[in-house]
Amino acid sequence: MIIVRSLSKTFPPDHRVLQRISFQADEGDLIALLGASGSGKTTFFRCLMLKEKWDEGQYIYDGKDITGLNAWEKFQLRKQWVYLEEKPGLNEKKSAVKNVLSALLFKKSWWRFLTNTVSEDDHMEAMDYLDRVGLLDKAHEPVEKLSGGEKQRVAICKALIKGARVIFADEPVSGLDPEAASRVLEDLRTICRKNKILVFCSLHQVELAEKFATRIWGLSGGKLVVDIAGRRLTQREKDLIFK
Ligand SMILES: Nc1ncnc2c1ncn2[C@@H]1O[C@H](COP(=O)(O)OP(=O)(O)OP(=O)(O)O)[C@@H](O)[C@H]1O
Repeated sequence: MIIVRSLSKTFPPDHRVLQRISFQADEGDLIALLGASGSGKTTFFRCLMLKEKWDEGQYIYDGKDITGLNAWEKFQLRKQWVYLEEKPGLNEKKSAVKNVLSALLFKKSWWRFLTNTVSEDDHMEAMDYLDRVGLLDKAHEPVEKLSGGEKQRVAICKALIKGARVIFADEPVSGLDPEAASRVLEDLRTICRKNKILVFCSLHQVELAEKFATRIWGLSGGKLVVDIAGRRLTQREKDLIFK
């Protein structure tokens, strides 16, 4: 699904954050990206979302070379990509289901857009996604009343209804207790498999990566120093990433 060859990124004047990174990633993968603070995880995601200019490298997406797209083509492509942050950008006053449906704003027909109404099908789809992440009973609660983990799961539903094909989850479970963090990652893993979505997820907790990821990458010194199938990391691998 994604093939990257020799991605490098430098911030002026000469801070080289990513150095000739190459990889292939496929739909259905949940890739946990581990790295010390400042190792370049967010920059890496921003480069893959074409929000940062690359110094060099080739980017193949769905078999098509997208290295040199113009602004309009990038805009079109980004509709398939969703960025999930530590603090999900939800409207706290609106209900969970309304937040999920807000992802359809630009997909609605013009008259639904003007009258701010949703079709029965869209409503059912939003409820279905909330059901999948165990939030059906909270669908009509204002988001401000939900816990951090529940908010993150609403954000996942938003990504799904938008039709995301790639999710970049940037430390989505920072600040959550272990149980809530596990639930969010479990949901990400399930949707990744069922909906054939590719999920990149940066994490600080090695144990969560070991438990939920199908692949674990370690970023250090601007390079992917570890690329393994999801399993327990050896001490040597941990040292390589966090040295
Ligand atoms: N726009 C920018 N201009 C200059 N330097 C930047 C910019 N964005 C990031 N950097 C630098 O690039 C390096 C990597 O930052 P990045 O935020 O990608 O790391 P990270 O691994 O996500 O960190 P954390 O785990 O703390 O969130 C840091 O040294 C940071 O200061």
